[in-house]
Amino acid sequence: MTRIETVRLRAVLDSRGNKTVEADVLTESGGFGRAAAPSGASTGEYEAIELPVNEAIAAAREHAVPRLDGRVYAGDQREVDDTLRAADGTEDFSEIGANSAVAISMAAAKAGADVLGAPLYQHLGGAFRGENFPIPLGNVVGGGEHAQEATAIQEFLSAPVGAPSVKDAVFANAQVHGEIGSLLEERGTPAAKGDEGAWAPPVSDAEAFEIVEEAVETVSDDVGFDIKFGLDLAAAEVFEDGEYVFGDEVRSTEEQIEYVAGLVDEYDLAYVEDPLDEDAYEAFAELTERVGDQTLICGDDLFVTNTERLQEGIDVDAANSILIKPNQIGTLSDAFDAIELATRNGYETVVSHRSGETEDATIAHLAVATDAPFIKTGTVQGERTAKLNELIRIADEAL
Ligand SMILES: O=C(O)[C@@H](CO)OP(=O)(O)O
Ligand SMILES: [Mg+2]
Repeated sequence: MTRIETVRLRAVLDSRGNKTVEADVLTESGGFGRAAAPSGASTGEYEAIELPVNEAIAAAREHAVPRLDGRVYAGDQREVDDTLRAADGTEDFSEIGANSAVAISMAAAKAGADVLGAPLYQHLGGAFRGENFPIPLGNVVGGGEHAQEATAIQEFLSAPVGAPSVKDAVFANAQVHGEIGSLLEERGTPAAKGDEGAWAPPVSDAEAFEIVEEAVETVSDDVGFDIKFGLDLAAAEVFEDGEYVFGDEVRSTEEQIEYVAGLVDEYDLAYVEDPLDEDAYEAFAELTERVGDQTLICGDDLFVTNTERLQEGIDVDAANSILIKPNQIGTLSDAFDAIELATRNGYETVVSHRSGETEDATIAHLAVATDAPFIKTGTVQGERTAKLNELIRIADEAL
């Protein structure tokens, strides 16, 4: 019923104005799915390979499409993804590109859902999925690789941990974003926005902590539930010759651990992503040992949604949560495997967007399907609200 008739690939624009791969999957019974690959700026060294778009499309047309058309069932996600892996023949999708692979993988899932007449989260999660909704972590101030002349820390994330519903949480994050805009204006600090729609003010990290803390407190008082905040330090991007170089602050590994543990205490942080380098399993473990019972220590560049790297982390208690980005590993099946391994080992999962995005809302469905406790997908700006609004629709059963 869900046999694939055709896979079509094209280049479209992403939110940074770069080209990305879009895939259409049509089934013989008339089912249709469309999805586009996102793209990172602060990419981990161990991510699957994103090829230049035209190359990725040409290679996927040559190697993958003939193996899918007329032969594979879109409703059988494992078969689709195994076929993509076999067509590619490498560990890291360097032949057809993880950008082509993930676009096809997600488009096939949507086509499968379309034929079955089920929403995507239902198709992916099945009848026995949980009924929880993820708490959205919303980037409200940022810099690093996502904006110039802004904070050294890549992301300050609003975390509405006490929100009674996903809708309240989404609106609260937008309100925190708005409140920060007002605070910056009061201070006379001109602020552009970064790639993900977060404010990108020319302030020190210390000043950003003050502003974000004030904003989450103000909005928390107004909405009447607890809003904390968290960070993505994207530390691998600033790790040079054994030192962490955050703007003018240069720290050794021990000093970085001390600094981050201090921040967790001082600001009661709900979430800390990539506080240390992408190879620093032991340093991660040291930090997790110190503050892992107070906050989430999340591996993004550390784990790159890869079960082998996650298992290494589990073995040494490197963290207590993992960021899940399907394009880091190339297929939805691989992302599911990482989620399953994480969950079995008591790691929290955070399904995430990339800094370069499209209107594609697959990650909202993936988070609900897998009962992920968190989703990271910005606060404002169309390509971010595409996911947030989809979450609201899923909660409202209005798809
Ligand atoms: O580091 C991250 O977590 C992401 C998303 O916020 O950024 P990028 O997509 O640039 O890797
Ligand atoms: Mg990150």
